Amino acid sequence: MNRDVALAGNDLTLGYDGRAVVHGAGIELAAGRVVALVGPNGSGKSTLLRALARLHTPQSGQVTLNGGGDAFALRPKDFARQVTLLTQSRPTPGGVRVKDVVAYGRHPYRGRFGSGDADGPKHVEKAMGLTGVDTMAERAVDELSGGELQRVWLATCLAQDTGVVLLDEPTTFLDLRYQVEILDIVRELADDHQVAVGVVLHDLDQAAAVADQVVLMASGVVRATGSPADVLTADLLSEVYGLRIEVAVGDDGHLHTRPIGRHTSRSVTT
Ligand SMILES: Nc1ncnc2c1ncn2[C@@H]1O[C@H](COP(=O)(O)OP(=O)(O)OP(=O)(O)O)[C@@H](O)[C@H]1O
Repeated sequence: MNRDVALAGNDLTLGYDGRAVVHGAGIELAAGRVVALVGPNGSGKSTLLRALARLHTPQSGQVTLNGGGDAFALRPKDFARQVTLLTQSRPTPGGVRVKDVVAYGRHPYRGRFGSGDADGPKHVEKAMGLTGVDTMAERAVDELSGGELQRVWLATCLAQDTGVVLLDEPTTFLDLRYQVEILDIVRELADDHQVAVGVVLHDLDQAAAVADQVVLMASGVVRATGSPADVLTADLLSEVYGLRIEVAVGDDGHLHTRPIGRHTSRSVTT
């Protein structure tokens, strides 16, 4: 195994109530690299990400951390110091201030009575600044808009200061400016802090812009893994999404996708 791989899923079969929805999937997240998971609704992206975060127990296969043993064997706090996950939806606590929610990200570092985390305030402040929620530190989270709340949850994950960051659709609910800023943060985490990032994205152009590697899922299997140029091809995307999709390189040097329409025109019988 490549020793730079921070978190890996090997031959993972995952399901609900005994029914497999992900079949033999493999994925590797390495320090300083961004891996984007893309694919149609229901193709298994969130399930795979949740298994990497230990929130979903595999039917078979293994999740390994730092090229070592089974990630499920670690104590919860030890795992939480190394891996964080931004999920699609979380219950919003009532009447709790933004800064207290972000400080919750420090839970793996605290002792039994909330002690022992001298670096905590520094990490909380940094995470709030990065995500732009420092200006709303004293507000109650249940008063925030969907986009503001999304940034608070991201700040909570970043305050956790982990080497692996997993993000499930982090740009959902965000206006254009914050979509771009979140993707910038994702790149910064990898480039400046050597974080291994795994991110589920629906927007293929965003995936092309931010990712070093793209994992394309279809019907619960990894259909292709590789560079954006290798995976985000017109043929592969058209096949997987069941829609004619054109791909071109834009002025910014990144790939841009354009859906055209269905492969086949519907014939009308009388
Ligand atoms: N809690 C659950 N119980 C039963 N089936 C589930 C559950 N969560 C997801 N599934 C099923 O597992 C399959 C994969 O779902 P998953 O959410 O991983 O896909 P996804 O690619 O993330 O989809 P989306 O893009 O819509 O978020 C789907 O068929 C879905 O209906």
